[in-house]
Amino acid sequence: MTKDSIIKVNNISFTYPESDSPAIDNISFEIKRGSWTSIIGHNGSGKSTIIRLINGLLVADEKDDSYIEVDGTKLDDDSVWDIRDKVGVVFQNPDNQFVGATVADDVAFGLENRGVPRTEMLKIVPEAIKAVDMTEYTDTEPANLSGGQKQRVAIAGILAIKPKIIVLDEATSMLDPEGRDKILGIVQQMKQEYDLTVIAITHDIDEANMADNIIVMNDGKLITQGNATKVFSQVKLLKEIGLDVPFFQQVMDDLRSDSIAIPETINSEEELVKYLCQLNSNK
Ligand SMILES: Nc1ncnc2c1ncn2[C@@H]1O[C@H](COP(=O)(O)OP(=O)(O)OP(=O)(O)O)[C@@H](O)[C@H]1O
Repeated sequence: MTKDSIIKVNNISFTYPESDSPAIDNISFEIKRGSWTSIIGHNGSGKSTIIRLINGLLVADEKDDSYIEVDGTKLDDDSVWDIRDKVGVVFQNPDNQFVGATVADDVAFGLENRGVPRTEMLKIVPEAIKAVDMTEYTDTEPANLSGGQKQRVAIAGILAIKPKIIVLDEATSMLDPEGRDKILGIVQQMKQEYDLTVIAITHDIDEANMADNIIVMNDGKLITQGNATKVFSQVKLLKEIGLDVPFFQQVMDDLRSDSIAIPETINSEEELVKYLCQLNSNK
């Protein structure tokens, strides 16, 4: 594992007991400490399964060279609970994630389970609630919150445990655009403040575009990875496996197919428009 990696997945495969084919098929990748990684792929491509393997909810098929390392520790029976504390997962459906009668109770739940002293809890809980901008709802019953607010409380509950890595497993997919942007903004801010590593499973191309690194999965295999420019410029490959690309990447691909040379360095819709305007004015 290189020094700045926080996760290393080495040659991991996994087959569900009731299935004939592997859900994860010989996957290897590293995730850099403090980075934002998006995992994209169509339904059933193995995105959630790889997360369940990383936090030890599932155990990978046994192979000589296969291992998962999180924050310098190899995942095994002895380390699984420590690793679960380091990897906090926010799931898709906010309604399935609540246990407390109030927001504060809910955020305190994970700390209580870990036997954190009450005096310490009284400090950590309000801080975590404040970080997700929910202080005014501290005594509200979670059932009375909007979907976006519920996800913010779920994030606060995870933040309270002080994880090193936060995973959003399609955590914004049930929210309206405003709720989604709010969550992504909060996570972006927390990433800086708490030096968190973020892994976001998403179907949303704009969200994936925000990431430092994108991992593309298909049928349990890692198809390609890299920054947004590298991944989304592979328009044909992504289309083949049924994934969308940002609109400007599609336009650039169409123009290149028409033998119009578009520089590889163009990285956004604005840059493309500027380049095409220049091209037109030079005619
Ligand atoms: N509990 C399970 N038992 C058996 N097979 C499963 C189970 N969970 C997932 N699978 C299968 O494993 C494969 C990968 O599923 P996984 O949920 O990891 O995909 P995904 O990319 O996260 O999909 P989605 O975007 O729909 O959440 C699929 O073929 C799926 O049907």
